[in-house]
Amino acid sequence: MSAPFHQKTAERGNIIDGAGYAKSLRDRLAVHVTNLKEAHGQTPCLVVVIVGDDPASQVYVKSKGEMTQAIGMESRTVRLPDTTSEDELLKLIDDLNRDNVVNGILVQLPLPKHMSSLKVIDAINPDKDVDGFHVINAGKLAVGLDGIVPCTPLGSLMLLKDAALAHGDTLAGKNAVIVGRSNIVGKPMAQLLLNQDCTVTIAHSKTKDLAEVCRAADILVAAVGRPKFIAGDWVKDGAYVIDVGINRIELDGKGKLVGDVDFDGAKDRALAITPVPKGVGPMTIACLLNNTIKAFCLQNHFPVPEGV
Ligand SMILES: NC(=O)C1=CN([C@@H]2O[C@H](COP(=O)(O)OP(=O)(O)OC[C@H]3O[C@@H](n4cnc5c(N)ncnc54)[C@H](OP(=O)(O)O)[C@@H]3O)[C@@H](O)[C@H]2O)C=CC1
Ligand SMILES: Nc1nc(=O)c2c([nH]1)NC[C@@H]1CN(c3ccc(C(=O)N[C@@H](CCC(=O)O)C(=O)O)cc3)C=[N+]21
Repeated sequence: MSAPFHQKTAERGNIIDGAGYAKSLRDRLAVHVTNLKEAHGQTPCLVVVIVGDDPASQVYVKSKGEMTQAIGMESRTVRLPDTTSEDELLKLIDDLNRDNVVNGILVQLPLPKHMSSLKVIDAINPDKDVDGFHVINAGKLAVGLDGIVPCTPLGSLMLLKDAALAHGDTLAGKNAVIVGRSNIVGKPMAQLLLNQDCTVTIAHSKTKDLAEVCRAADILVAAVGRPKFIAGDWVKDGAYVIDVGINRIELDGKGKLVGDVDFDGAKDRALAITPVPKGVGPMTIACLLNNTIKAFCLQNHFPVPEGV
């Protein structure tokens, strides 16, 4: 990322425009897709598999499909009933692994209770694992090898780097606190920030004095899954705050999306803060497209475009 996405600091204040950054990333990716088509006559193809009919999941799947097609890539969605057996899902993944037209496979999580998500993720060919959840990709990230990086942490890092750049600042040496230690968000986020030379703390449900731990953070990443869990006065003055949480709550009889951070309490303290919605969420989808293009190039032995 050479030029900062955010140029007009004074105009935008301290609220990070994740949706705008994601749009500019998708525009860049669309150019790569066009160039790849012209050079090789092939189009990257992503398959999203969704088991069951959780309405919230259906929304993500729909917008993933639309954005994939909007940048000129192929998108397929396989919808399976929640009565599908684990063996049937494993068989489908095996077929997709063997299908040369398919470059990326995403199995929407969480899966129904009768399935082991570890086993299902393990069955995906790591080269097609555009979520970056396979143990091979997690291992590559841990030892510093080039692999596929999970979308939400990757998108969060892009926003952080851009916010730092906009302030003439760098991430190196900063105290980073990540609240949440899941394999899909918290842990890979910690690895990425460690690779940026941050001093990293991972907090979780057994952490003592969490408020004090958070108050020491120059960079605070919330990935907890509890609405407004991080109080405004847990945020250090001048901190960078990344709110990964996507929580649906009822407010005045209407459904509303809120993050894990009490945004109104935190926004006057933070140097830069992501809102929910229009913060990290759109970046997750843009990074999924990025990872699919990368997987496509690696599988076909084409050079990976710069910045992907
Ligand atoms: N924006 C996006 O694109 C995405 C957003 N999300 C959202 O991010 C959030 C986190 O997702 P995910 O990582 O999958 O969630 P998980 O439920 O897998 O992990 C939540 C983490 O939060 C920790 N935690 C729970 N309660 C507390 C507490 N009281 N104090 C401190 N830590 C606590 C848990 O600790 P312990 O390990 O000890 O149980 C766990 O490590 C959710 O809101 C999810 O919807 C997720 C993926 C993508
Ligand atoms: N295998 C797998 N990979 C995932 O990456 C994955 C998953 N399973 N399961 C569910 C979570 C959640 N997730 C989101 C992605 C984008 C938005 C997003 O774009 N949100 C919009 C709002 C969308 C709305 O209004 O509903 C926003 O924050 O602005 C949200 C959530 C990916 N996940």
